[in-house]
Amino acid sequence: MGSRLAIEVRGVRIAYGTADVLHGVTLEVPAGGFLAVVGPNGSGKSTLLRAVARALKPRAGAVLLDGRDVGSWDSREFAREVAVVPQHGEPAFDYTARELVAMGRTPYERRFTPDAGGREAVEGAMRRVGVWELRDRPASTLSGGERQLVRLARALAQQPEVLLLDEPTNHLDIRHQVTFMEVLKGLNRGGVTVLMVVHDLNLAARYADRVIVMREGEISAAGPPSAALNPAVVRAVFGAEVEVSVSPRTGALNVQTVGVPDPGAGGEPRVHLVCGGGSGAALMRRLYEEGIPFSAGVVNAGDTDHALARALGAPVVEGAPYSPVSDEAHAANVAAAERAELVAVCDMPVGPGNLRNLQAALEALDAGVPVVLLRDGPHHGEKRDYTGGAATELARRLKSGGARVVESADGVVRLLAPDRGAGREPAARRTS
Ligand SMILES: Nc1ncnc2c1ncn2[C@@H]1O[C@H](COP(=O)(O)OP(=O)(O)OP(=O)(O)O)[C@@H](O)[C@H]1O
Repeated sequence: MGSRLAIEVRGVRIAYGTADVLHGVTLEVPAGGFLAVVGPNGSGKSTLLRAVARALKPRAGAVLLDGRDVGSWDSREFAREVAVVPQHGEPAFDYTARELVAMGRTPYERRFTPDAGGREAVEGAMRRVGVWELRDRPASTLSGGERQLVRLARALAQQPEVLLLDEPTNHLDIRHQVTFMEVLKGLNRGGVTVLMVVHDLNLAARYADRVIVMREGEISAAGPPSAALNPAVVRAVFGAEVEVSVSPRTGALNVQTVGVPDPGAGGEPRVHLVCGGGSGAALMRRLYEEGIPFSAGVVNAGDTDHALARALGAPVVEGAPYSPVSDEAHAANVAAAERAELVAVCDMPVGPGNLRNLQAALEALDAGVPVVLLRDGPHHGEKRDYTGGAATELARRLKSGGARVVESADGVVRLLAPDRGAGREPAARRTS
């Protein structure tokens, strides 16, 4: 096999008619990486895979393989590097299993030069997947699972550097699922880059090194399985309650469904978070766990707090990436803050771009909404003023106007639901 290849998806938008199905998706699978794509039905997983396989052309953005736009690859060259294992779809004629696998050699065939390694590659691939015994069977007589294994063998015969798979284990019983995934993992260990769409969260957690969770054509969460498949994300994206544990035997994550969420959990936001740069994450998770609805703003698109709030289904007053808060966003932020029962200013770095968010909290305080200042970051609220003193001055005005300092997310929960945050933190203290 040749050099290892990375996949980059940059701001890809895809529409089937006029409406976008993918709204600017960005991700990377490093050379030799294994990325699993999960998400509810219709969230755009297959569409993403088709874009990478260059079966669909993005309306905007680009897909790069080894740093080159996939559209600019020669198709034979592309087919030698990238194999696709589709969910279904077979040629209309009734080929034998071996003939189907041999189709994986097409990119290597030349009109006057026989494909030298072809026969061995086909036999090797069929043996590796365990379908050599089926070689002379017409494909129409194979079970759904056997056919799926034959599709994997065809992809292997292609000797690709990149494998794209769409729900490959759908038809497989548990033993064949394991065989399939172990063959795939073995190829991945040998350097093959894998991008796999899969519904089974446990397979994603066990075999992939990174997982992305899609929702309505966007990426809701991304990271190693333990981060991307946490219960809050699964609840927000799939509407299912899960428990996540670690298998004592394999060390892999085990994602177990335990029901559907309490329908009373949504509703009008009670807390408005002024946050950014991850400073709101701990509080958002606690509020979410407690079923206390919240909003956040102004948070720029692309910020981790923006992604988490959206993943948890919270309304967000959105700002443009890397831009100061606009008049319009500021007004919306003040309105959201004034509708809440409480405004929580998270322990965030304040620069000239987001100084207005502190002003919004001050306006809410003036309008009679209680404000708390969270001091749960590594610097406990200190050394986070990048405005030359303006942020410190606003914080001073907030405190002198009655804002309380709270040491943790639990302290905020306790203010809103005294029976629930109890015992976790000393009472919020009022400061001068
Ligand atoms: N050929 C098409 N023409 C029009 N709309 C399409 C087409 N293919 C997919 N869609 C729509 O695009 C959206 C995303 O579909 P896609 O197949 O990518 O989702 P998915 O996440 O793979 O879903 P599933 O888990 O059900 O396979 C859906 O709303 C779907 O109805």
